[in-house]
Amino acid sequence: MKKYQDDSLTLHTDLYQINMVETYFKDGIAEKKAIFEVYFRKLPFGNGYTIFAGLERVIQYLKGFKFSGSDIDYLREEGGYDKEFLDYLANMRFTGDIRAMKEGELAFANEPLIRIEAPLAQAQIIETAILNIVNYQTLIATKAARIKQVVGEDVAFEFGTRRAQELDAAIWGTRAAYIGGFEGTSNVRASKKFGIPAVGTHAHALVQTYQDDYTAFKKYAETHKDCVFLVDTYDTLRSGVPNAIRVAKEMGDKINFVGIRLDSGDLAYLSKEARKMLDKAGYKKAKITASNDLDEYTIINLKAQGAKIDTWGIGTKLITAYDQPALGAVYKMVAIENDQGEFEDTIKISGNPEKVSTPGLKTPYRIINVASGKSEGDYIALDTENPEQEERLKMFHPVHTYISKFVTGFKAKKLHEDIFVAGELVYTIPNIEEIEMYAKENLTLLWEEYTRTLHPEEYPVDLSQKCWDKKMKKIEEVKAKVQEMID
Ligand SMILES: Nc1ncnc2c1ncn2[C@@H]1O[C@H](COP(=O)(O)OP(=O)(O)OP(=O)(O)O)[C@@H](O)[C@H]1O
Ligand SMILES: O=P(O)(O)OC[C@H]1O[C@H](OP(=O)(O)OP(=O)(O)O)[C@H](O)[C@@H]1O
Ligand SMILES: O=C(O)c1cccnc1
Repeated sequence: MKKYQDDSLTLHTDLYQINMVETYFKDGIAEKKAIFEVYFRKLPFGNGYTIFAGLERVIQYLKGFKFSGSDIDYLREEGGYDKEFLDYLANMRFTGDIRAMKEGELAFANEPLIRIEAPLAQAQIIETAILNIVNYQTLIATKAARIKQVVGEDVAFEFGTRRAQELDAAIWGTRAAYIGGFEGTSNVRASKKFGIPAVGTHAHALVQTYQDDYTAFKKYAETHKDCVFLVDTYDTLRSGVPNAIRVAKEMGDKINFVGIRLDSGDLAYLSKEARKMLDKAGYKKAKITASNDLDEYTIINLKAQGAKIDTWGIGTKLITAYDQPALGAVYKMVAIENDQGEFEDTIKISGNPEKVSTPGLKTPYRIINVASGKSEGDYIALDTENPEQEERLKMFHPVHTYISKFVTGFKAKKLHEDIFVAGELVYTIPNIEEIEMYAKENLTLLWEEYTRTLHPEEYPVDLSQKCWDKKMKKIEEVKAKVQEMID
């Protein structure tokens, strides 16, 4: 096959999308409006919430949405699509409406993170990239928030680039980690691109180059103000820590002796011993950084052992979402324009009640109890309803409907913002610090029962009565139609 220039993201889609679009185009319905929603069905890592991330890149992708000349050449020469269809694709731009949660929003299972209203053809082609972006960034932001929860007031740094699934994952993963609460990254390009603090110590190679701890630390100290010495290359307690202290003493005010890093061995024992040595030498403020395959479980355990670690460097297990490498967000059609130009609900039925999609035009709200400042749950209402104006809401589990409560004295916070209207970007993208702050503030809305890392309570995501009734009606309609076809 001939080689083509890789000059656009528009073919970053699955072939079946293009083939479906070809069908719609030939049938004259490609410009019919359709509404799709992005949502996931199961929270990752057994966590009680996710942190939504990825919107900024979705926006960039949609702004640049256009098949390039080489995309069209490829489709003609390798795909065999005809001229009429290729001309249609070549002229395609994103002209739809997008509503979405803000990045840093808490998101739960079975609620729309993003709602896409666009000509069927466009809506179909963009599915793959949107899911690709949102699934990964939301997953990593959530993993980071889980780890940060355990790290607490200590500092967490992202060190994962070398182990990430290739370049893009490292870059966007570290951005997601920052949104999830990490304080810095070792990836310099990510720092430059996103304005995240770049942080770092030094590697074993420095010590191996000079072949002894003392010389290596001294040479480093002569060339850098801020110094964190990696003390475990030969013998942590007999050589590494004593030589770090020796160099700190010799250099005095010429350096800022930030502390030491431990990267192997028993991190609890070594950190406690190193702490005693640093304190005894008068370096009570020197910090101990630890790294080596850390995750939330090891960190909880190290803390339980009384480890004296102040800064946590976390790589592999964060950036690869080691224990659950994918979030299963899906993209499902909830309505399509009929011949009269009105939206008609669509549904996907499943034997598993959790997998039945919820039809219709709807918006998620967070119901916040004004007295406690805590969230009562999320509430998905039809666009024709406005829970912001209700005095009393009935909230009930959408599958186990007997689980219900009445809520008064609440504020209903709309969870969707307008992002694109008729293809125009109408949203001001916040900066990364604002997004991180927003995530942090959002977490304060949850009772601890939902944020604990082990077996959290299930946070309610309920449908309004009208939304639920509509869903049941649609299920009955579809079942009757299927029965009719069988009979
Ligand atoms: N006190 C501890 N309690 C629980 N887990 C620990 C403790 N100390 C270290 N770990 C974790 O144990 C795992 C393996 O540590 P191990 O001591 O085998 O590494 P190492 O062989 O010393 O390091 P490396 O292979 O990188 O040289 C790592 O994930 C590390 O974070
Ligand atoms: O352990 P992670 O959470 O992925 O954190 C990043 C790791 O990267 C560096 O190790 P390096 O690549 O030098 O290898 P090593 O420590 O495994 O020998 C660093 O010393 C950490 O151990
Ligand atoms: O700066 C560090 O200590 C660092 C950077 C990347 C990976 N591991 C450690």
